[in-house]
Amino acid sequence: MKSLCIKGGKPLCGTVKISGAKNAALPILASVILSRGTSVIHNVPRLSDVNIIIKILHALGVDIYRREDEALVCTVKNESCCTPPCELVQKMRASICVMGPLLAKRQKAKIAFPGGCVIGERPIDLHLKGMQYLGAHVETKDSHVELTSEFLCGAKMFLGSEFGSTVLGTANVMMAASLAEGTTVIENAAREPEVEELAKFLNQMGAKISGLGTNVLTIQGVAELHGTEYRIISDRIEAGTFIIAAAMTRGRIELQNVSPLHLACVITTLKRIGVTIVEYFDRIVVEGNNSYSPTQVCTKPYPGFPTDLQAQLASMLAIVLGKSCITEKIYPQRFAYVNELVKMGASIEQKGASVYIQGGKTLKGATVFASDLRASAALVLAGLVAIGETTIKHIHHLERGYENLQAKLSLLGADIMYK
Ligand SMILES: CC(=O)N[C@H]1[C@@H](OP(=O)(O)OP(=O)(O)OC[C@H]2O[C@@H](n3ccc(=O)[nH]c3=O)[C@H](O)[C@@H]2O)O[C@H](CO)[C@@H](O)[C@@H]1O
Ligand SMILES: C=C(OP(=O)(O)O)C(=O)O
Repeated sequence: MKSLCIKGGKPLCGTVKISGAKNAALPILASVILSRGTSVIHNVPRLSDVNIIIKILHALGVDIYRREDEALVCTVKNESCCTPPCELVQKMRASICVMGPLLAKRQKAKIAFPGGCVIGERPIDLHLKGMQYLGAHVETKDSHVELTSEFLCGAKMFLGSEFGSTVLGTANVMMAASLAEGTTVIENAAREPEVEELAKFLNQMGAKISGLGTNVLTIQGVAELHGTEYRIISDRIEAGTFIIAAAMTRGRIELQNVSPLHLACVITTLKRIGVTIVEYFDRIVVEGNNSYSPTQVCTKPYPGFPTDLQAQLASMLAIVLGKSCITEKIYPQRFAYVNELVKMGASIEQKGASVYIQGGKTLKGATVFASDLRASAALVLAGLVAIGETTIKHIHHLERGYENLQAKLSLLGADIMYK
């Protein structure tokens, strides 16, 4: 198994191009099942999660290849299979996104419970509730769920739990409702830019979705969707990770191919801590310094502070003098990185859904274990500023969501190598 070895202490300087958004690319690729004809999708990052969805789609009769210009070309060739391979579905959460399209287009979906990052409870009850509202018959078995429906019928529904809206649940219902008969209204829909992006893609394929970017989506069902050409937005979580990296290493980075608008809350939070950030149309310039202030942050659904940057922010606050606190409102147990940062000298205590950080400690290189995607990123950030050498084991998690992270960081001056 590969490890990453980092010798800390180098300020990151230079420019970095942010890749396409994983969490937009995965549902968009799944939605191709709904269409006839060929779709060409640009800016799809090379990630292990993308490879998994491609394999799932192949198994479901979709022909997909990467063109010379890196675009993915996707055509549905065979519509007979309604059962994505269980061993692939169990590898990542976003595999559940084929459920809605299979049900709507092929009248049946038999799908294992999805796997993915171990960051706490991740049920799919809201996805199933949404499909039931549309008229699907749902049978839950020990390891999988079977959904059938002769035809889906538009309905009004409220999709939410005590943690707020559901991103992939909204995506799944929106995809199914696009081919349902009549009008569907999703109240409390997720407003994440990746959901808006999926809605734009579906509309370009001929769907009739309105309310994009708001928490009420109205979907007027259509009889058929056609192929289209589309460019995926950049990854706001990758961008946020690089912003924090520049801030922590007291470097200066220009991020290219970003949407500052999607990072508004992250930028406000980091400016409050004391980081200098200048925003342009599709670029961000970050400059770190030596005088940061501690802060209190609560993760929330978009446009709030994203849970997918919670671990990385904790890593930064560990070196900011003073007491900080982060409360996790989406996944109250998403703190597997804490013990590893403590091994590196951080003073962080978890109590319930919050971590209390006594910042300003000098981090020291250690051998640490990555437990999930964003925990891995938090450890990389800590390694970049630690004294001495940090070895991060189980680094395969990183490849799920960061395209060429080691190469990008090396180009910015980090001493980081695979071992
Ligand atoms: C591939 C992808 O896009 N993943 C993102 C997506 O995951 P995902 O879409 O799985 O996350 P959700 O928005 O659905 O989850 C939000 C909360 O709702 C709960 N819930 C969700 C569904 C359900 O049926 N029942 C239920 O109770 C979850 O346990 C969680 O506490 O949004 C998360 C929240 O922004 C991000 O951390 C993930 O990176
Ligand atoms: C939790 C994440 O991904 P997933 O939902 O695919 O597990 C993430 O991107 O941080």
